[in-house]
Amino acid sequence: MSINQKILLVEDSPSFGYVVKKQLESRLHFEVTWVQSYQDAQACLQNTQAFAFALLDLHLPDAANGEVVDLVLEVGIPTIIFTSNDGNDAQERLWSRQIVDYVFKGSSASLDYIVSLLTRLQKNPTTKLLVVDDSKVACDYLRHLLQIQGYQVLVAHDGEQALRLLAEQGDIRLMLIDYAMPGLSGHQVVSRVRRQLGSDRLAIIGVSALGNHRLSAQFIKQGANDFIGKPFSAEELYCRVAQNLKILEQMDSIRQASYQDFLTGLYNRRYFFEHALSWFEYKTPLTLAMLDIDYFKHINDSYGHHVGDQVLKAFSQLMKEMFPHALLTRMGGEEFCILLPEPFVKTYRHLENFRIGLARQEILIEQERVKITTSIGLAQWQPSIHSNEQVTQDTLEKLLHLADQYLYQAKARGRNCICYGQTQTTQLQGSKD
Ligand SMILES: Nc1nc2c(ncn2[C@@H]2O[C@H](COP(=O)(O)OP(=O)(O)OP(=O)(O)O)[C@@H](O)[C@H]2O)c(=O)[nH]1
Repeated sequence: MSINQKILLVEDSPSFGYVVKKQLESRLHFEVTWVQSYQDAQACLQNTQAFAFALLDLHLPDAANGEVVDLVLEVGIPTIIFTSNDGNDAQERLWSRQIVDYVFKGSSASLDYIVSLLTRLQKNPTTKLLVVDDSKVACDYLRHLLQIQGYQVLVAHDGEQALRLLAEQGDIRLMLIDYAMPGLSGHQVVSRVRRQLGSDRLAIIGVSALGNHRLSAQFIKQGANDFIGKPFSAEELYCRVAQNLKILEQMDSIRQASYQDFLTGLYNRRYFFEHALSWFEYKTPLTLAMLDIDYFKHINDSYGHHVGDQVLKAFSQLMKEMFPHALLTRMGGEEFCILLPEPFVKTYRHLENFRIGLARQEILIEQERVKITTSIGLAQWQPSIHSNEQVTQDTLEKLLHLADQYLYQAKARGRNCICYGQTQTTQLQGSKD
């Protein structure tokens, strides 16, 4: 179970404070400590400093000039400020205090902004960014600003080092890259990165001198998602980085939805056919099982489709628990596939345990005790030791077809059993039990 993060809210307006507290508790499940004065904030910080963030009103009855900001920043809590003043001077004073962000009080959108900001800030400690600039001063400045918002920041001082870090780390989500560097230019690095990583995997923001529109346009043409002109404000940097990460996360969600079966949460056919081949790359034996729930139509007819749905979910959950390292797919209806990089005997034993355990238990759904069994067709793939033959989509389809044939035999034998056989890259051969 995740531990709720604590947030300190210092706000003297009873109505605004109440609404903010309720929103943060109900929408983000924060544990909110709300106080209404400088003195209470001080007492609160003496008792606990384990706040993940602080939301502060600048003007309090007992501290009218933003003193509470220094109080909270002194103990190192990332700070967001409520303000009603949008003058340039006031803004600059705020940013010079190294706050995480500020939020306008009066606007109806401010509550939504606080929620989206805190959602972002909660993710930042696990979000890796790469800053690429040959100037150490520029790198240090960017790293410092980004760390205020809690990001993990890596730094490269030339293009080659950036390419190396991207390849080594594998989970960098956004790169900020300057144009002018010795060796590879920013444009060249972007163009090379894009041969490996699409804009849906890594966001790139080019950094170029303000007013040089050609450089900015070239960054985009080489594959950058965005650009930012130097000199930039902390606020602009934060907005662009957050915006690009948000788009990336939306693309992740779309990709995940397109690969996931909505009912069971398992992978769907599309994912299987696009990714299963990569499991053959390691040239170790693979076992592929096709499973079909027996007489499933009878369950729908007897208990209704909604119970049938719950049975499919329960069956999938049992598979996840029994085969945590397998590629688990709902191929359609009540038919499932398990692909495992394991020797046949081991998988066979696991599947037998799964089949026997399933037949013995009752699945409790809405006071109904439902009993199910499954038939299983099992095929093994052995990498050929005599040839360097390529594994192709055809190999996968043959293996699947073979497992399907054995599943058919298991059904013909009376169901609730396993039939199996074996194949190699170059040929299909098999025998049933
Ligand atoms: N509740 C529910 N039923 C589904 C879903 N997808 C397919 N089905 C039902 O699954 C049933 C499959 O029936 P059949 O193909 O006749 O197979 P069976 O009754 O399992 O019989 P055997 O496979 O021969 O053991 C059909 O009634 C489909 O409507 C689903 O997502 N939810």
